[in-house]
Amino acid sequence: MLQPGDAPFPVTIRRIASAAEELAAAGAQHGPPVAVWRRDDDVLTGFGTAARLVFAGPGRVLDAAAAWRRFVARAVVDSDAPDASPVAFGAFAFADRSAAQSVLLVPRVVVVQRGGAAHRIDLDEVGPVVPPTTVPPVAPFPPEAYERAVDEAVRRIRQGAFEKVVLARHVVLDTPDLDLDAALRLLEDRYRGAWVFAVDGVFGASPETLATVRGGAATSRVLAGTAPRDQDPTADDANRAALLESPKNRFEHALAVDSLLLTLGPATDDLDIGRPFALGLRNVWHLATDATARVRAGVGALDLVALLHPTAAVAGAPREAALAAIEALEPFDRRRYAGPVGWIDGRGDGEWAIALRSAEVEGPDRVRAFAGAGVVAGSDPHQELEETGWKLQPIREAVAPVRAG
Ligand SMILES: C=C(O[C@@H]1C=C(C(=O)O)C=C[C@H]1O)C(=O)O
Repeated sequence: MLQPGDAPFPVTIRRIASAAEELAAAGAQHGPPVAVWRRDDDVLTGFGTAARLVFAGPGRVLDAAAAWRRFVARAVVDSDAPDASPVAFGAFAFADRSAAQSVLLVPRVVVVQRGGAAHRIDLDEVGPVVPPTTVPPVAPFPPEAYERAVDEAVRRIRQGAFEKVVLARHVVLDTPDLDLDAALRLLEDRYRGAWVFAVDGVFGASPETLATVRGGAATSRVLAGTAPRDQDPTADDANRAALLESPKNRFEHALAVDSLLLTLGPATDDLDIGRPFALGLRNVWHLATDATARVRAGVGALDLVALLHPTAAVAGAPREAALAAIEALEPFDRRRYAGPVGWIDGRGDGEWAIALRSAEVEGPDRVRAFAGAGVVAGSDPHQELEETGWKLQPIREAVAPVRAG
């Protein structure tokens, strides 16, 4: 039954012995999952919709954080799992002016598998359940137009307008009878260590952690700077070494690390930023830097997300000039691509990634995949186009029909 906006509602949390059984039971009752969040063996799976809250505009993440606090304050929790609390999944638009809805989704059932233990969270439909809206089609942006945009961005950077801008493109993939579950399983297998997600029609396998918060401890992983993998181990190692030594990639990466320092520094204590290393994924090498910090009392994961988004890894630097350049040079709405995606619990703990290596489901038979690359003064348009191709690979693999043998 739907509850009025401020009425209390019950939430039941029970430890469970067999996640497999509970997943099957919840699926039988509510249909396929509405939200999946997975990294290796830690998995959250949501079924049914208790509430779907929608946000827009420049304040969308902070509005969501406030709405979630109000939602949690109404929950009357009956729990036998000491550290557990209600959970919402979220996917936010990249741009302030996006037509895409930014969403917090509270499932009727969430099965949480973490650190070898599992529990199940149950609530009724408490609402509001705001329906999805149809958004205008994504404007086309063919590869030649992408190269021209990169060329123009390089020209503006050399004139001193800004230092870095991340330009993206998109492709439509035909996916007759898309099996999202199978796509996610393939991503899990091939991209161990990535955040594998499906929230409100956007899915993927992101290697980039925007912010996690757990019991006052925060982490973030900055990626910027990319090189291809090679099947030949010697050539592959040379690619890795060249990436670590490349002034262009080190500069791109340093800008992203600086932006983390600027945004997280004032909001956290004991911020510790590691040294850049080469992170090897199945499709690419990335320059990566890990950071840890302590968050102050009352600061939750979404508060950090609001500060960090959009990072220099997906927008550029300085932020405002880079965003203006994206608006001018990238003629389409990124929707939730490169936006924050993740989950938050009743205490403000949560895990948020940047929705990269991702696609939007546009119908039963097609998805739209997006990928971008950081452009700096030394960028070559064709090279950046090629890089976006490597970054589209995970989604192409995930939706390719499974071949026998
Ligand atoms: C923009 C994307 O990736 C980002 C850009 C990178 C780069 O320019 O080297 C590397 C990792 C990500 O931070 C994407 O995957 O679409």
